[in-house]
Amino acid sequence: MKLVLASASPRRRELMALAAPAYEVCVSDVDESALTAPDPAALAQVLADAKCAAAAALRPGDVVVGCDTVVDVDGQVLGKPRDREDARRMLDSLSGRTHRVHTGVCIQAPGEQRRFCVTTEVEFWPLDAAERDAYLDSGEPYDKAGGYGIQGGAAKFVRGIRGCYFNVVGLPVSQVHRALRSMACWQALGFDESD
Ligand SMILES: Cc1cn([C@H]2C[C@H](O)[C@@H](COP(=O)(O)OP(=O)(O)OP(=O)(O)O)O2)c(=O)[nH]c1=O
Repeated sequence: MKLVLASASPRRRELMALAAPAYEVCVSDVDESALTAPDPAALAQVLADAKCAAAAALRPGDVVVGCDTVVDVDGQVLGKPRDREDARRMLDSLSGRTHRVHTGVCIQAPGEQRRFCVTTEVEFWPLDAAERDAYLDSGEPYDKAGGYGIQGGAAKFVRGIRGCYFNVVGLPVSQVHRALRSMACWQALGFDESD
């Protein structure tokens, strides 16, 4: 039995290494645009469930972790920007305000499952056009939900956060660790209480 992260995201892979002593990666194809949910947190969960299920089908008998991160401004979902104009619109909607970042997590093991969504509140300073446009030029927004990376150039935009920092980057490290450790599969994976 192996622990498997269902993700192509290099950031998520780095964070998973903090949550568990050893794991493998399995990337599967999920059409995220085909899935809907009544609110942003529910959407993050549905997408995480779908990524997990797709990888679990390829890795029967293993323990699969799927995650999805969405940004939520007043109940409106910001996914990854389509282009520069979309990214500009996203940064303008985040400027000078507090938004929420939800990461849905689904862990599927033989005979057991954990599903949960972790939310972090992030407050941005008001952004002026020059700093916003310089950030758009950096190329950083385009592969990230909400069009920014708290771990990169957008660190300068952040006035404060409430909740798990790692959740914003894409994987709520301590919650994933604790969920895995509470499952029967933790020992079957060869890990113990000190891991
Ligand atoms: C808000 C925010 C998001 N992000 C990233 C995390 C996720 O990688 C991405 C959201 O897209 P996701 O669809 O959650 O993940 P992904 O497509 O990058 O990877 P995979 O589906 O293969 O697991 O945005 C940051 O890196 N920093 C941030 O501050």
